Amino acid sequence: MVHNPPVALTIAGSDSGGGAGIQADLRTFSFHAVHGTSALTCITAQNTQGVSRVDALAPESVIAQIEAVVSDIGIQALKTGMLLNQSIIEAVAGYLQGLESVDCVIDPVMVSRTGAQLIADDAIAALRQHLIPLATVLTPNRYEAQILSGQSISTLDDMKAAAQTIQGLGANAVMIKGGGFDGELRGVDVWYDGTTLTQLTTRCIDTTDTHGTGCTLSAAIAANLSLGHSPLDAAKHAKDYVTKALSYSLRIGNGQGPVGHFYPLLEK
Ligand SMILES: Nc1ncnc2c1ncn2[C@@H]1O[C@H](COP(=O)(O)OP(=O)(O)O)[C@@H](O)[C@H]1O
Ligand SMILES: Cc1ncc(COP(=O)(O)OP(=O)(O)O)c(N)n1
Repeated sequence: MVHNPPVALTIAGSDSGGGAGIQADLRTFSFHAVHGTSALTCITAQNTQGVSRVDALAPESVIAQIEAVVSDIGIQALKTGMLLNQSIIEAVAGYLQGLESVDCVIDPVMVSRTGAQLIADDAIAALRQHLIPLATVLTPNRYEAQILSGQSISTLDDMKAAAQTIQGLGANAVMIKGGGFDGELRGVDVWYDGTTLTQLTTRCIDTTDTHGTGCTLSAAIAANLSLGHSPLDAAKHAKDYVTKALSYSLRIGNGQGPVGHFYPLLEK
């Protein structure tokens, strides 16, 4: 039997602990029966307690990986995760500008839940200027949305106001994620695409094992876009996947464990 599955690409960092980064992204693509490809930007020495070292790849190496995939296999959608520094961001944005008919999910990764800074200070301007305007869907968390909007975000109304400000930076759609709040707002994300301002709500899962939620969500959106869903439907399907993976999160390590990407295998 011949299989010709959709193909998605993750441009992101490696998490040695397996909870976030390309490890989370590739598992998420597999769950959706989408063939996953990858371009590594950096290698983190990381576990459930934090990040102890980061080694960047050369921008030329990142672009060579993307080019190898695009020129032969082809992709329908991609996501970017931890891009780390200005030169990688500028190189990736320059390449993506020349890509046609590929949906881009931009996860503006800046800080991990354990508090580690995952982007150089001078890279945020490059992200804003070069990458955000290419986003089919931009997925900042609460803290990233505060930086990008310049607005403080403590309530649902704050999320809605910030989503409109950030969409004005040139993204097609913005989804501000609620995992950085306390209580029920953790399960609430706000979507704005220039026309529709809405909230995507799921139940709040009572767990501290939430490592990798943001990577998993953006990878699942990319997977659903590659399957042909509209951006808003892709976001809704992705949120369902993250919520289920959170309800099967893994109690491993001494810090924040990762979400359970393989929950369907546990349900059988
Ligand atoms: N405890 C939780 N219960 C339900 N959903 C959650 C919980 N924590 C995070 N999420 C969801 O996970 C997704 C990723 O959000 P977030 O954790 O804020 O991202 P990031 O990892 O980038 O900080 C969002 O859809 C958010 O609502
Ligand atoms: C290599 C790498 N990439 C991205 C992240 C951030 O992951 P995220 O899903 O946003 O979740 P937390 O780190 O906040 O749990 C990372 N830690 N490592």
